[in-house]
Amino acid sequence: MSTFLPLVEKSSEELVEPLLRIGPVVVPYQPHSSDPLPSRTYLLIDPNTPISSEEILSELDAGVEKVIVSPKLAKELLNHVPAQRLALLLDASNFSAVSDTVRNAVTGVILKMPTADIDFITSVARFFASCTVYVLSAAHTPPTTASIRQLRTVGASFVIPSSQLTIGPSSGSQINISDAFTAPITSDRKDGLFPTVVCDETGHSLGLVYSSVNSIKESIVTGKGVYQSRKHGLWRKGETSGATQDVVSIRLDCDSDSLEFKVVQHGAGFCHLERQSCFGAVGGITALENTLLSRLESSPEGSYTSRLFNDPGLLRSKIMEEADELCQAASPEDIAFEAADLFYFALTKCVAAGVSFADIERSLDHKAKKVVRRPGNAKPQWSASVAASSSKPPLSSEPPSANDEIISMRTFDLAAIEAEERLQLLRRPVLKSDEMMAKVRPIVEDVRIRGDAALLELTAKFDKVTLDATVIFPPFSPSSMELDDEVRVAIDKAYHNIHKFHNAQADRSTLVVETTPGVVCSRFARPVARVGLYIPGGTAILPSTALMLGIPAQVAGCKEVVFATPPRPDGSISPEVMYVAHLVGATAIVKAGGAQAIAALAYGTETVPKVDKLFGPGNQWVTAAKMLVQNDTDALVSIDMPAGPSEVLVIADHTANPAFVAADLLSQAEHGVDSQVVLLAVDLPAERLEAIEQEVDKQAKALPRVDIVRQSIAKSIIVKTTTVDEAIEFSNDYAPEHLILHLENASDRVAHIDNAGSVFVGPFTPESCGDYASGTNHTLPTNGYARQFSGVNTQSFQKHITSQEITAAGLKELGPVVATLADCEGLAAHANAVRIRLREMQ
Ligand SMILES: NC(=O)c1ccc[n+]([C@@H]2O[C@H](COP(=O)([O-])OP(=O)(O)OC[C@H]3O[C@@H](n4cnc5c(N)ncnc54)[C@H](O)[C@@H]3O)[C@@H](O)[C@H]2O)c1
Ligand SMILES: N[C@H](CO)Cc1c[nH]c[nH+]1
Repeated sequence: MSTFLPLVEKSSEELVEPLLRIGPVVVPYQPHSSDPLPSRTYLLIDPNTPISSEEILSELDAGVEKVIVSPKLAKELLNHVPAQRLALLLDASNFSAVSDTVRNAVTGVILKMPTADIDFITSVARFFASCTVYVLSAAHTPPTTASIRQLRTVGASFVIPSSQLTIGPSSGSQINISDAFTAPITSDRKDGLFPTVVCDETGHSLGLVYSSVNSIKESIVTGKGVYQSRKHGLWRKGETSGATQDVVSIRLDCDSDSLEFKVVQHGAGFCHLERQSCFGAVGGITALENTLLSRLESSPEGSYTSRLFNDPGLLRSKIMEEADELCQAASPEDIAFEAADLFYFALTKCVAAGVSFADIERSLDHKAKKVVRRPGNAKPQWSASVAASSSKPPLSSEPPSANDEIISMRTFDLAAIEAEERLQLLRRPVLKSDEMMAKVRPIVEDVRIRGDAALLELTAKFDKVTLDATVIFPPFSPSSMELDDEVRVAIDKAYHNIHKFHNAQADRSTLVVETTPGVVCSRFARPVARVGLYIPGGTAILPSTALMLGIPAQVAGCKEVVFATPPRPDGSISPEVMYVAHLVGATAIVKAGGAQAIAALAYGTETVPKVDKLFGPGNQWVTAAKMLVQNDTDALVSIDMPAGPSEVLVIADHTANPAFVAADLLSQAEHGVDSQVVLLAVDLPAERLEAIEQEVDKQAKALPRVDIVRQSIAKSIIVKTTTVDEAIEFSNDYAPEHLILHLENASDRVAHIDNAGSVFVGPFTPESCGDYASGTNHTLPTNGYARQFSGVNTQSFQKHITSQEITAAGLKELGPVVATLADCEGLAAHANAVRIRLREMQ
């Protein structure tokens, strides 16, 4: 509650600024006036002034804090204006005629009365129990500080016309505004000073100081931070250091014995140690704003923020990207994470434009004052794109979305683009590996430290399944593997083909080479003893991945084969995966998914067996966890490869069937929203390319996972090339996980492929065959890693040991060479191990 409310008349403009530092001001409504109203205004509407409800609402929308109106007008407004924005103007004589409805719809009453009669005011205050009562007396002299104090004891304040206020000394006809403001202050200190909290515009505390009536008076009038030093008298902040302050507001606390100064701090900061705050570093948005401001002032070489300041296009894209990610985030942790990213980029834009966080807060406060509600619908371009990118990936049982927007890829012409743009096209949609690592680390740590208890809790949290135990061991019950005959036969056939191809890959023979007479070197393979196989199960259950990982493990002879896969909502594992586990001889199945499953396999828990090598694809959580644990030497675990979202690159020439091409592209686009598919169109006439695009749109819309496809196709590209060689060169640079050749004489082109996970040759080789049943493995390097990694194969489950045996004659021949090289490296013990034998033989 304000100590008093000033009623500002036209002639008193010089008082407005000091008055606004200590509270709102009452301004009489002037019809047709175009003068801007002060920022904190209570608009007093005389009952005789004509004004409509709509005009009042627009004044409130424009930022007026409260309107003070007659009971009649209040009745018209009460359904449109919140009570805290509405006050009544009443004659003392008729206050009790106010209806209950009106009384409950306001929070303030301005009581006009001849003189301030305290008993009468007390009964009015009781009648309007939930309102602040202000007294506008008809007296020609101002209230005294004593009467201001007295009125406060019954919870009321004076409205004082500005003609009775002054910034000069108080007199019989005028009261100094500081005297009026400080009238109710009491000090419980011996020195009579008032503890004063100083904070910045956003409310962060800068320090604690003391004020006196004199220092307050000077601050109110000058608008500068002035306090009372307990040793040195009046303390004009910054007078010597230059760290001055502009006062934004001064408030009394609830029991009028301390103050809050809100200031704009200049210079090195408030603290004498040249820090912003005496209480140490600030965090959060204020810290971010400070960092951004200092980057703007002097950008360190290579600073990402300065790159953003200098590249509005990049900043714009990042804001859009982060906004989209925030919309997609679902868990409270993800939402906080993505919102923080968005705030960072948004504040970067503001700081670059000279907009402070306090400006943003002012704008928020201003918007909060709007009383006329708008429908709040999104602009057409946004409502359309939001519909196109529904954040929830549908399960396969969900009906296709009814959205009619065309599902299309972006098209580029290799002949028309610069080298830099070609490089961009070779990149995958951005995967934020650093951010994922930060999110995954606590999950992995939790499982490492707390084992099964953490695993069960995380499964309940992320997979919404409460389990008693996580691991199941063979023999698996027949009921857990019950399948349709058709599915069983299909799995058996796929098992046969994959087994046949992977069996042929096994390295079973020993390589023996005599490098020098009497020096025989050999190499032989051994299985990795304990392997962990991750079978994804988030948006689709993938028994095919169980086959692709389980079969080579079985062929290689791994002793422990531990499956991990997310449980279904009822806590069980799909019968298809159970059946494959049985076929490949899995030794345990961990019912867990995501990063927590990877951590359990890497470190082991009370019930989950620890493994030596991890295999399998998965979403970002799985991939990040695999990367994390392989870098922890304590885990002593390796991984198959850095895997990522599925992808395909199709090279198509005039012989390609548009429907086949589209179907192949969509077969990978349906995997997940991060998947990317690429079409290289070799010298295709426009109508041929259009036919492919139409097929993509038509076939996509008929898919149950169309909402996923919309998002992955939006990240996908068509690149027009002139020749097949150009297309193959682009493909080798892109290094796709899957490469499909819809080309004339396709098999002749395979010799030119240098980088790809797996190649599918000719019109009748859909990639799906490799995914399920032809025999090749579908766990393949993505994200360009086909440049240096092979897909999973039998030898991924084997490691090689070398051995050698040297005869005495062989050592006589080789020994001097070894001793010379050891001497050369200064490793005498190495040389000695040879010479000691050579001497023995002499
Ligand atoms: N490259 C290949 O060989 C290949 C093969 C098959 C599948 N894939 C890819 O595997 C991926 C499968 O992903 P998926 O999501 O369907 O299944 P998934 O099993 O990989 O992930 C599901 C798990 O992720 C965890 N998770 C999900 N959201 C989380 C969150 N917000 N916080 C913490 N944990 C969370 C949950 O524990 C859940 O069990 C797809 O990207 C697909 O393209 C790749
Ligand atoms: N295409 C995926 C490999 O990127 C594997 C898969 C599983 N099921 C269907 N396809």
